Amino acid sequence: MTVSFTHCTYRYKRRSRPVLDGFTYRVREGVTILLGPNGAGKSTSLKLAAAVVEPQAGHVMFDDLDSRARAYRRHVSWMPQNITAAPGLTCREQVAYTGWLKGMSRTDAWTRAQDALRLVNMAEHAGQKAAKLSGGQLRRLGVASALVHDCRVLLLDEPTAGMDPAQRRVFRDVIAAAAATRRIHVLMSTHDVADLAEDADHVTVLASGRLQYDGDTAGFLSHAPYGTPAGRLAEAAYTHFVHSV
Ligand SMILES: Nc1ncnc2c1ncn2[C@@H]1O[C@H](COP(=O)(O)OP(=O)(O)OP(=O)(O)O)[C@@H](O)[C@H]1O
Repeated sequence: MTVSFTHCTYRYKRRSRPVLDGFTYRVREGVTILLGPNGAGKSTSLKLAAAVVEPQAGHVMFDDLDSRARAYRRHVSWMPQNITAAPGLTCREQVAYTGWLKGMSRTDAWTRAQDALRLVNMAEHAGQKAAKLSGGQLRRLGVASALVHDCRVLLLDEPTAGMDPAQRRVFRDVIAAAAATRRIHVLMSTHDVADLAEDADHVTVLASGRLQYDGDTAGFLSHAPYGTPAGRLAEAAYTHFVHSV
């Protein structure tokens, strides 16, 4: 069971050019990274998949549940690009609050909040005010909030922005473990092409609202020109797709 887009059209203003026009796409099992230049429509696609916005034409579905249905949101979790700390709340309270909003009981949300904080190596910050976190810590809090309930599809909008290389490594392991143990489908946008592509199961490249590539990571990397040094394969493959638009 996963999220799929069928002939979706989305525009922010009535007469503006659509960001997505007849977009058809299916989120795969495992970890998929969503790449594309600024303005390609990555955040918009994630918002549609999260049911934060609705398509003006077409459908976004989780199995046979339309994203316009209330029950849809229980199956998906979304971490937005900008995480805000809730004033006055501790990290654990903020994560538990998200769980409660997703329909968990207070007790469950409280217990699971600590588990989620542990997953992102933030357990020792549980009692600290969220407003005092650094940018990278706040993103980890965002990931914990996204993982607090049992979703089937996890949507992460630039989760590693602002993290240092060591935190990014931890983050990749956390996501890989969550994808494997909970069997969730993860779709995350990033500009960290070189850093993440080689760890992901699948790659999707979006440019001007259209799919340029959607397939496994090995197939993606094989588009790097012959002779590209091993450490630059992902970057070279990405350039191939984005420059051919
Ligand atoms: N709230 C909004 N109102 C009007 N236009 C918007 C809004 N949000 C995004 N857009 C426009 O929609 C297009 C796609 O934006 P989107 O944020 O989905 O791209 P993106 O691929 O996530 O970009 P980035 O990599 O810069 O985050 C852009 O042209 C952007 O200017």
